[in-house]
Amino acid sequence: MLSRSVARTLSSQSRLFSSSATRQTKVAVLGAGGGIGQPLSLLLKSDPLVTSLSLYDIRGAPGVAADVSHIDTASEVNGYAADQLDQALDGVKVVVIPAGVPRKPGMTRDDLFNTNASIVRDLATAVARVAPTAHILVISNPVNSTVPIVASTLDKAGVFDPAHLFGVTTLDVVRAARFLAGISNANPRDTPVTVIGGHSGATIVPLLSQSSYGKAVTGEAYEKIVHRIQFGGDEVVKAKDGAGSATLSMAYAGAKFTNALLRGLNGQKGVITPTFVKSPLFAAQGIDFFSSNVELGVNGVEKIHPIGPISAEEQKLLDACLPELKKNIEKGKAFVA
Ligand SMILES: NC(=O)C1=CN([C@@H]2O[C@H](COP(=O)(O)OP(=O)(O)OC[C@H]3O[C@@H](n4cnc5c(N)ncnc54)[C@H](O)[C@@H]3O)[C@@H](O)[C@H]2O)C=CC1
Ligand SMILES: O=C([O-])CC(=O)C(=O)O
Repeated sequence: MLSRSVARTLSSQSRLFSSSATRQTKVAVLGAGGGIGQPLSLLLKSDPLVTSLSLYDIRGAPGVAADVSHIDTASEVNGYAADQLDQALDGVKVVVIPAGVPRKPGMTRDDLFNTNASIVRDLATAVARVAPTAHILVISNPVNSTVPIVASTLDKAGVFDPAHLFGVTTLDVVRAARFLAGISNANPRDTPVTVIGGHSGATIVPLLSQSSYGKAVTGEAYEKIVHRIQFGGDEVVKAKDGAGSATLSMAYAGAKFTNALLRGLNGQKGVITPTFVKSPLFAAQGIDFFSSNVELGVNGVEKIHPIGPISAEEQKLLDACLPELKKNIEKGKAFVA
């Protein structure tokens, strides 16, 4: 039996650990049973910054949780069934949302709006109620509309904090680096590209001129790589031939962004990556969500960086992006209003 003084020491130690914000990061995945949700849960289980993983879906999450929970990393994993959303959200600091239907060939992301808008709204309503200070990472498409839907839903509930809401556009950044490396015979580690705007076709604006490798790409090669970055999602939808859209590369991108946010929340300085947030950059033109480089910190969004110098071609891309993005954002807001 433990002596009283040893028991007291152990209990004060456990209080010490549980009060440490950097050690206790509970992350929930809503849509954990899906094509993105499953590999994303796997990757988050491997992230040492995640101490507890809460997996929710209307189907299949307890099975995914049982499976992933056998992996020999320190975090604990729990799975929740359809009627256990509130339990799944209890005490979470970060909520990642890949719930919703994916595209089939011939569809645009906006064609998903009718189904996914209400899924995302209902999940955001639950987050507002159970975990109102959580950071929310939206993967569900159309991101240009689902992020404003989440914002308006939280706003209606009186808990919207713009520093805590992120549309995950990391897959565009991942693709841009990979495609640029491919045509430059370089390692993607050396070919990062800032991608701004939104997350669909013409609203995706890669700033190749800001990259030393990127500015060397001109003429037809430039047109081709821009098109490939903007329509990389279509490439996967076509290749999967009716079986859905990007899941594995998206899980990688989702885990990468979640890790960046957790590093920022834990106090690491200089964590900067593009993400779709409530932004002042084009607010004067009625576009109040925009993706640009954002510094992530202890409060979430720490600083929204300006887009910086861009080429004449990029200005044209931006001019094409803005009206479409504005429509997508307004559609999301109108859905909640
Ligand atoms: N932001 C981005 O870059 C990307 C976004 N996406 C989007 O991610 C979403 C998910 O894609 P996949 O995983 O391939 O689809 P999927 O159909 O394989 O999985 C979606 C999961 O969401 C679940 N779900 C549906 N309603 C739910 C609810 N109310 N609560 C909790 N879970 C719910 C389903 O049961 C399913 O397990 C799609 O909207 C897709 O367009 C996909 C790739 C990239
Ligand atoms: O293309 C889709 O529908 C899924 C997606 O957002 C992407 O792969 O970028």
